[in-house]
Amino acid sequence: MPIVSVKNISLKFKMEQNRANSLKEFCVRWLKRDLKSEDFWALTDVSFDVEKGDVIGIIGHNGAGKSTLLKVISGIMKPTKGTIEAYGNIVPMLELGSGFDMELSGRENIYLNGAILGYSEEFLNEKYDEIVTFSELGNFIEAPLRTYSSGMLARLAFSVACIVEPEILIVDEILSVGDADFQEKSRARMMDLMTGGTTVFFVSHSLKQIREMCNKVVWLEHGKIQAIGKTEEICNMYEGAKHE
Ligand SMILES: Nc1ncnc2c1ncn2[C@@H]1O[C@H](COP(=O)(O)OP(=O)(O)OP(=O)(O)O)[C@@H](O)[C@H]1O
Repeated sequence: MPIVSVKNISLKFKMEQNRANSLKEFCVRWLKRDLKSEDFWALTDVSFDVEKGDVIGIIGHNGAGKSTLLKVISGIMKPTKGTIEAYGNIVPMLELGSGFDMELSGRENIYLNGAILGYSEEFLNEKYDEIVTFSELGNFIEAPLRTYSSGMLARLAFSVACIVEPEILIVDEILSVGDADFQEKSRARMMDLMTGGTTVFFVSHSLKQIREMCNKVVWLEHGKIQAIGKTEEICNMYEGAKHE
């Protein structure tokens, strides 16, 4: 049985054409029926199944719908049509720091973020030292997050998400954040999780990373599946198409 089943997913955004600049203007225009919007389909009829332990790379050009697809799978966005069936706890690492409070310290955010991910205080107490060590934040763990660089935030987010061994991990370009050493460590940790059976969805513009880490690839273009299959085959097709 697939661990994740994406069934005929379509997602529509409403694009406002003549945006109101104030609430008053909005109300006046609404009364005059002068608010125009156009439908934009970011995803159209996307379907595929994922088996436990698969590492799925999602590729495609800018605006193809990759991040939108990850948000739909994570449950952050609701599809306009279609359904997602997922059997396992999903840890999304999408918008970095989205589960963080910038006024709280790193330590407090580990507990906050851990709780959002569904982990008990007891479990987080047990894992706390491991998370801090992995993040390499040292004494900064007691400083408020607003004093962190984006690389430090990424390290904290990655450390919380990965130490807890999720069943389904959703990652958007995270390996491009942080310095080279931390990127290498993150890659190694993801490899560990994958060999331990974690199912991963991974968006990257780096075909090198996709080739190294993924066993299957979904190639999206204009919100539709262009091709899906084994990593090498799809990456070769994608590279070939680029040079046509
Ligand atoms: N909130 C939104 N409202 C309207 N349109 C949106 C919204 N979010 C995304 N889009 C549009 O949906 C399309 C898909 O966006 P998405 O971010 O999923 O693409 P992507 O493949 O991840 O792109 P990139 O490689 O540039 O990150 C784009 O055309 C984008 O402009």
